[in-house]
Amino acid sequence: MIFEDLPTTPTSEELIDKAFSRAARAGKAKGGLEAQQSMLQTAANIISDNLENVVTAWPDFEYDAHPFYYELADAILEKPDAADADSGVDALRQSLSEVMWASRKAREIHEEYQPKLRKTDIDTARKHRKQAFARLADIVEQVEDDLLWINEARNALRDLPEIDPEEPTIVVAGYPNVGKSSFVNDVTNARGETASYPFTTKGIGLGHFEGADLSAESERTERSAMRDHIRYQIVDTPGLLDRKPDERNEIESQAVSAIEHLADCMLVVLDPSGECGYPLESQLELRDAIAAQFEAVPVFTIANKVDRAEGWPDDLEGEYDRAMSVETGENVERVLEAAVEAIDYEPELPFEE
Ligand SMILES: Nc1nc2c(ncn2[C@@H]2O[C@H](COP(=O)(O)OP(=O)(O)OP(=O)(O)O)[C@@H](O)[C@H]2O)c(=O)[nH]1
Repeated sequence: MIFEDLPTTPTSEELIDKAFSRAARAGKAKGGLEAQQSMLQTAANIISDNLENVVTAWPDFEYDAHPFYYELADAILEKPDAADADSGVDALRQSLSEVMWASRKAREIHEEYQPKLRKTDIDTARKHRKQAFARLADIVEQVEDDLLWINEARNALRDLPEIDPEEPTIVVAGYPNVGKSSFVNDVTNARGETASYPFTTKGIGLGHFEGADLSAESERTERSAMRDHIRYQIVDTPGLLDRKPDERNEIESQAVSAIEHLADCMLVVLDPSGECGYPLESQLELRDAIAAQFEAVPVFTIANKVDRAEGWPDDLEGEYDRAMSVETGENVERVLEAAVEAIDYEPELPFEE
């Protein structure tokens, strides 16, 4: 994950302390004007290099971040006390460019004062060096808030779920208690991976399976054989895709747009028995809203709990693509196969001569 290895960002205080204490040590090793010169050089270099490293540690959002992570970052990054326009990836970029400015400024101060520490008496040199230190400290203090917020952004992004946006992905949606997590656990051997999303209290369910885990021996085709070694990702999104769009807050809506970049196939799970506590009508409305939003990918409507089919309403007719029961296992594989078939993920085969 691209944000995993971001280093901690120093605070302005830590940076000033580090620069000046190293400078003092460098000064002690020498005498006279040379000591003053060495102190200035050490302090300016440490400040300039450390600030530059803060900036270069970040990936380029435009070129290196998958749109899924870009949007997710944009949703998550909330600058404290900032207006809406001042949050998200743009605000982070703004802070990074302030820090880059401070790094350059530190070098300029070095260049400006260096000549003043030559060919002069020691008292004047010391006075200039102190002046330069005051200005260096001032520059670092000017980006104090930027450094703090960059570090917060780093902490928030580092903990993002281990989702690989390049992997073919099936996203599962539907009201609470319709059987989404039972389904995900069932098809991924109940390994029960979960990953935490910063904007919902519920962990998102995440699982993997391989093409080879599907089709029974008797039904194998050339096409299914090609999928054998493909790893698929299946994602359950409680707290996001389990309610109607107008019930989502702004951050949640943005997270859903991020998921649009992730999904290769969408399964909307219904519980027509109504045991989940939501009337079928509402469930179908949610399905329609999701189908509208995810229009770029195949969306299947899956009626779960077919073992409770005697309690299914008549108006379900024609509203779903497949029926299954996670409880009894009926049709579960078929649903998964349909999803995989719809993704029709063609691996890049090695070039054959
Ligand atoms: N009868 C029957 N019950 C099922 C079936 N699938 C799931 N259930 C039950 O339905 C309940 C809800 O299932 P979950 O998998 O937790 O539902 P969910 O949609 O993930 O719910 P949230 O995590 O709240 O979003 C559980 O008690 C399951 O045992 C099924 O096919 N038939």
